[in-house]
Amino acid sequence: MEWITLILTVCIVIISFRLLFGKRSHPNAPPCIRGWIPWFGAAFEFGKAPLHFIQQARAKYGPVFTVVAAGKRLTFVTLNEDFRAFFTSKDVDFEQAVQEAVHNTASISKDCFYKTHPTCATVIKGRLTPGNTAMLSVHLCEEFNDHLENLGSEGSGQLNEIIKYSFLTLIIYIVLKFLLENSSHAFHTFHCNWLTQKREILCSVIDKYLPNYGLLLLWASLANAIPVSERFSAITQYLSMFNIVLVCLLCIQDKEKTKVTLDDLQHMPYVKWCIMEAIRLRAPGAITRKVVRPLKLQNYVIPPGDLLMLSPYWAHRNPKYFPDPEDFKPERWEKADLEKNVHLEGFVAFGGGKNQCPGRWYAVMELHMFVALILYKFEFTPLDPVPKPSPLHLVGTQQPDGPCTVRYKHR
Ligand code: HEM
Repeated sequence: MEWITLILTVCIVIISFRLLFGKRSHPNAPPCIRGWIPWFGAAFEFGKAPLHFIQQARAKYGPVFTVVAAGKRLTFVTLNEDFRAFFTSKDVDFEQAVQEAVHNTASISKDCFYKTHPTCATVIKGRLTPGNTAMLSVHLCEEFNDHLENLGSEGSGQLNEIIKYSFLTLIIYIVLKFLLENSSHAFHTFHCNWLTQKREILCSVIDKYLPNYGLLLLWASLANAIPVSERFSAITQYLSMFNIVLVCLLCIQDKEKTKVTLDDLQHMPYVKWCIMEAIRLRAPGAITRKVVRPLKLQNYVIPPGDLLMLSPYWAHRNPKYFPDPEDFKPERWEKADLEKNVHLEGFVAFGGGKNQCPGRWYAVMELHMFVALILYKFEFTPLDPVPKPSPLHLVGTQQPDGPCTVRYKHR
């Protein structure tokens, strides 16, 4: 008898919750997927494969829909005509949307984040301009060269691991060097001990420069090192193609070549198109803003408190903007004026509005440089077929769904 009472009680609680909270929070709110379990909502279904979930929900509920998951309301906008409101409306807020995630990943308190973020964002933007990025390219090339020597004359392994090994610490180093260049003493200390005491150095630099630089450094090195190195793995899934491209189009006559200048890079537009195409196909699963005042989209009103979500991953699979969207077609970038840093219409991998990624010029330049250098130096043979992207990664970088083993040999 007891268990029947228990089941009945649970049912009554669930029904009461649904009656209390189950109706749309606003008569014009978008369709809502809330699952059966109060608070938890559709978290289980959503969490199993978020990227597939978004696609199926869009097909079923239309271009704007809300998912209730683990106490949060995530409202997805999937029409390009609504992206402008996402990026520029005063009724949405970037800082409020990301604060919790920043706290969870970098233990930066709420107060500290709200206090320092505007200054940090302005400093980063000012430092990572295309002009400054160009100045950094010489150091970057030297450092890449040194690190690539560590790979030895030949070997094999998981592409992700090989790339992370060559890329990760180097990127942190370069970013710190760049950001600290006005403080020669700090940089000198940092530089001398970097190889043996990376962790301690990082902490002491952050301590010393808090609050001006601490958040900045953390943000820049995390935002830079992790996404870029992993994105590069996505790019290098097309390594066989890059090999062909480089060998055929660039005719690698100079086997000893160890320097790649910005001028050299300008003569390799096809490699840049490949990079942009790989970023398009492996773009972030979602970016977010917090709705702070009722927001009108289509015929709906999105209530304050919702997290507004835009999926660059799916936006880049819209055939209106990217015909044959699943195909890796670098040539489509020929139409973009990349020299003037203009991307293709519908491309939102770097977000938009005032919080658009400030590292975008730097990211593309370093990827261009790294791909060119690694292929000057090494010949790669893929041993696995190109893995599909995993549907699991809503936030951050797309990961491959399976192994991607490669063999490499010094040219
Ligand atoms: C392929 C590489 C990269 C991609 C696809 C990427 C993408 C993004 C996206 C989507 C955002 C959020 C924008 C929005 O919500 O509108 C962002 C923010 C940011 N990114 Fe990147 N990023 C990349 C590389 C980098 C690099 C190399 C750096 C720094 C060196 C960097 C620094 C930042 C920072 C600091 C923010 C936060 C901006 C703010 O607080 O206003 N990113 N990035």
